[in-house]
Amino acid sequence: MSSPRADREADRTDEITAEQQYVSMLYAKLDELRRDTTKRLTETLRQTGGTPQARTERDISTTMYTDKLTQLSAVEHGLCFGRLDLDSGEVFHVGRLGLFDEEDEYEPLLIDWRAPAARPFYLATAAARDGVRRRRHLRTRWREVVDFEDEVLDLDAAEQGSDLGLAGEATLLAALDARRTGQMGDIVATIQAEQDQIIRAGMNGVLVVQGGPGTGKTAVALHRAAYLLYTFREQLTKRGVLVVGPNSTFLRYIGQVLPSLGETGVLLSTVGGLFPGITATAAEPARAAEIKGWASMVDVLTAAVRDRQQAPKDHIEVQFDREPLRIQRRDVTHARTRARRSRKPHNLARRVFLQEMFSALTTQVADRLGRDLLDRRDLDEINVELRGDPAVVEALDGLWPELTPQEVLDDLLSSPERLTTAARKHLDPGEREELLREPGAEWTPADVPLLDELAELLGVDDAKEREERARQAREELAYAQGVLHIMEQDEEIADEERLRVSDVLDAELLAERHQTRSDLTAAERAAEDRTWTFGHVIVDEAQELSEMAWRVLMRRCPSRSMTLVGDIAQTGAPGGARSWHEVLGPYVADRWKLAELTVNYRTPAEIMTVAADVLDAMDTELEAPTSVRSSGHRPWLRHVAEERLATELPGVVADELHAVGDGRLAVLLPPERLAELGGKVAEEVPGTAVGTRPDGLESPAVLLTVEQAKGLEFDSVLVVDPAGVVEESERGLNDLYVALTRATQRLGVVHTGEVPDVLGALS
Ligand SMILES: Nc1ncnc2c1ncn2[C@@H]1O[C@H](COP(=O)(O)OP(=O)(O)OP(=O)(O)O)[C@@H](O)[C@H]1O
Repeated sequence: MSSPRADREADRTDEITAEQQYVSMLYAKLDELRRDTTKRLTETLRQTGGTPQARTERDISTTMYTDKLTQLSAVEHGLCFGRLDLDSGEVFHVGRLGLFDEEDEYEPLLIDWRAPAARPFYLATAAARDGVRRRRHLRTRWREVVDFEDEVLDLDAAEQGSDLGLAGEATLLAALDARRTGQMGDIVATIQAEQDQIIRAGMNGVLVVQGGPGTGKTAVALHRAAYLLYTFREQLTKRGVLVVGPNSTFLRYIGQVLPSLGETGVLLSTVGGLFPGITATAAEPARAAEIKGWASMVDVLTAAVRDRQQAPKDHIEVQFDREPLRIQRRDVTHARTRARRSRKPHNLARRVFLQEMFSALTTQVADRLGRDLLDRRDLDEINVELRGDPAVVEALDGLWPELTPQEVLDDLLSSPERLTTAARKHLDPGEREELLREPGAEWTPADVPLLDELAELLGVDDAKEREERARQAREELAYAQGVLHIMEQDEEIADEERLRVSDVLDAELLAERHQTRSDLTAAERAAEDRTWTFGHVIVDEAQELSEMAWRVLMRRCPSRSMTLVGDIAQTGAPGGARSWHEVLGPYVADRWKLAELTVNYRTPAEIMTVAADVLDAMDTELEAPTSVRSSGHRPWLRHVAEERLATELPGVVADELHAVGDGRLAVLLPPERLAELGGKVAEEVPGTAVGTRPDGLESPAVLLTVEQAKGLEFDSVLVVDPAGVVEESERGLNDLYVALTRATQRLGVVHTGEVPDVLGALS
């Protein structure tokens, strides 16, 4: 007779076998779709020549099949991760994309995690079952089902459930305990209810997601992008989604999440990357960057542009028609006033200025020739001659030149006189001094919002090009309507339900694609166009942005369809946010929604206890999030005498690296310590990278400043010189809080002097 335990084991094995059969069937379906799409793509690519219309059709098909193929490749890992058994007897499998049975009236075989039908997988609880009897989490390795976890949603379970109301607790904890790879992964299989509410919130308006460290803000932000693209595909494919992160290391860290969800139409950028044609990566003193972020820089830049609209002290004399011609101060100030009153940007108002000036100069020439003898046509001729006269044009150009943002900013920051004139009322002499630099200096990230602001103040006189573009656009649209019509009549494509042309394209989009390069996504086009406005903007680590940076983002999103995620308690930038009200007030008053995340999925309870003391010491109402698990590793503290730090640190790092096994270690130091000790540690401890080298995060150990580690996580973290971190800036406590909360398993603190009071729990 078999034992009850053996029976349970046998049942479990049977269940796994049954799930395996289903999952294998799904993979077979996926393979079939891939083969089919590859075949169509190859056929399309093989065709050459033909009429322009045939080429357009091919371009569209190529883009469509390539996108499809990218999506089908992305879902290979963990294709199906869940199953719902409903009271009605129905059973659904949930996964990374939707699969249907064409031979059985398109019965769903797999529900896309973003589809409404999948929602109970994330939301149903024993207390609010939403028709769900059982939720099953499948664990797969490659294509093999290795285990499952069942949650039977009945009232008994409601009473036993954990305080945090976690769904699929064992699966979640297994995911959280996994070794980190240096690249963020997706969380589709284990999204929790409070996160799901945010991911699926409506797209309109500004949603702020405030949450402590490790609460999944970044994960939620990225899954929200994928959800919005799925749900509002048509709208967002045209305008694109922008995800803004604090620096390029962070963008590399999160870079794989959206592709793994099959989404490629998202532009990931820092604010510094949003000015096409400019690479703004040079370093500068923190104080200079801070000042550049102040809202008062708008007035400084406005004054700098006005300063380029000159009037002569008395007059300028030029030769015209072999006679002297006087450009009089009186005429210039009059023309300048008219031009400024036009309220147009500088380069567009220039037309008004020139018109006024040429008309004044025409009068002067006419007076000289005897005005009574001249008629309208003569006057027009004089005007035209003046406009074509190089000496006159050059003199007027000097008074109201056509300018680029780069010229104005470079001139402003490298000229004490210009800076004093523009900033006298807004910055004190010490602050102005901070901004001064060599002419032609490389651009820094904090320059970008200034360049963007200047681009607005200056404008581009592109009336002729715009007219031409509008004409072309009209033609392209008419043409595209024709192409679509013909394509829809093409039986082969119209029959292909999954890829019916009109499902994914409309004439406007088609025309846009045809006008530009047909293989560019909206995100790619947006990256090349400063004036592009996005369908939705997501900002991560939003607390770090300066006032000037917010102006750039608001310009990129006039619809204010935005998701801002961050943590006021982690603000490190001196010009960063102290409250969300302060940040958003100027743009949407109090018309924004707040959502909060309260559970910490990263930092184990042992470490969070230490970090919570630091949070308490800050002047904030915010509460530390609750850790979802313990790691069993007690954080440790070690004293090393200042003079021995350089010799002993490599040994401490090597020991910790050994302890963390095949995991990742981060050593976080104040910036000057990094410069002083980084090289030595890297030399003595193999596998150690310093700073934000592109492959740094994938090395077994990496030495970083706290600022560089913002938003990242590691299996183990070593904080060196916590007192130095605290003293570094007025937001030093925030920085220490960030540093302590980067670890998923282990934390060590190495101090040289006194231990800061806030770390009392460690000693
Ligand atoms: N529902 C979940 N299932 C599995 N892992 C999760 C879940 N939510 C968050 N995580 C994991 O927790 C870690 C922290 O998430 P994330 O980096 O998004 O937090 P954060 O709030 O942005 O943190 P910080 O503010 O400290 O940068 C990540 O490894 C993430 O994958």
